Amino acid sequence: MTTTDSVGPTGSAAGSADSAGSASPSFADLAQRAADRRDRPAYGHDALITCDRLVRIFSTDGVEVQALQGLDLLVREGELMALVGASGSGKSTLMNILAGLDTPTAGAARVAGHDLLTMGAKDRLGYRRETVGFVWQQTARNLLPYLTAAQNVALPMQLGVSRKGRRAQARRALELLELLEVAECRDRRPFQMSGGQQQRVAIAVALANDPSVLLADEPTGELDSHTAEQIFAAFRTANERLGTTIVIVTHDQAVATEVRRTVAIRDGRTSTEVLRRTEVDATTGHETVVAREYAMLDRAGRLQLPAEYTEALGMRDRVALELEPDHIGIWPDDSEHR
Ligand SMILES: Nc1ncnc2c1ncn2[C@@H]1O[C@H](COP(=O)(O)OP(=O)(O)OP(=O)(O)O)[C@@H](O)[C@H]1O
Repeated sequence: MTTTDSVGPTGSAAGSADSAGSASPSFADLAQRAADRRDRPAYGHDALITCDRLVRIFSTDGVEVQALQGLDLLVREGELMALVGASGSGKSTLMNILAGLDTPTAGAARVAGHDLLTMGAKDRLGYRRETVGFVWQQTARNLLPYLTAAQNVALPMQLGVSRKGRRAQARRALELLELLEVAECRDRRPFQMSGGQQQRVAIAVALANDPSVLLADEPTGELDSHTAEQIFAAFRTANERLGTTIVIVTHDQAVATEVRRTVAIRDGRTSTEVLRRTEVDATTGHETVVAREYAMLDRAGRLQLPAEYTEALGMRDRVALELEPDHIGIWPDDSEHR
């Protein structure tokens, strides 16, 4: 790169875009462009969960904490995905918003057609009872201690809008306990069950009203790795057999690598995403899981680079960009050596 023409994002490619733009478009061209923009489907139109530039600011004692700083996330119906991120990155804040327990400061959040910003108190209650189910890390938070497993599972059905008769409730409670392989616990109270059994019953409770989305915040955080595996298998069963869309916040690397999609949150924004797919060797039939990491590009063109990449190359403040035919090159700031 010896000429200033070819350096950086305002180099040749941007130049050619400019020259295309300077060929004074006709009124018809402008009208067509406006129509194309108008007809373009809205962001997340086909997603079950849409978070669009979501912001949540907490103010305590005059100090503001920006827990979510313009977070974008789309989750399709039927997905089973994991959210990971360092402590304080905003995962629980996001889950509380999606669960309808907290309201965002700005941005947009929609789940199964419900607008989480404008929803009134009555709709919010209905949303929490029917549209979302949640499983928390603390087993004690998920179940009522004085009810048996079957009674705990039946309770949300009694509170739900589409109330079933007592018999139908008991039948569904047992079906769910069987699906999650804890039918033997039906008449036991939480203190008579292991931590893993309690979490599986908790999943059954969360599924009682057949929600569109199941949210789980560190559901295996208090369990050993073997039990955690069983809990994860229970989520997979719910996803595959009932078609429930599931979002799991986890620190557990094993869980994070079990799902097809893992989204990382950093500083209140989605930063990277790992997608996994199974490849089958045509000759041996042997299956391997191939994982590929992607960075998230928001609609303003902002990209958050993984810290380990920028630190490895000492990138700070300013980087050099170059548009190539099939990729964009990013280099450490070299302006002082020129
Ligand atoms: N109610 C609140 N009041 C003030 N600040 C809050 C509140 N809830 C969260 N925060 C702050 O918002 C930021 C994000 O917190 P959050 O709990 O969402 O992170 P997290 O990724 O879930 O962390 P962890 O993995 O430790 O649970 C943190 O700086 C936290 O201190």
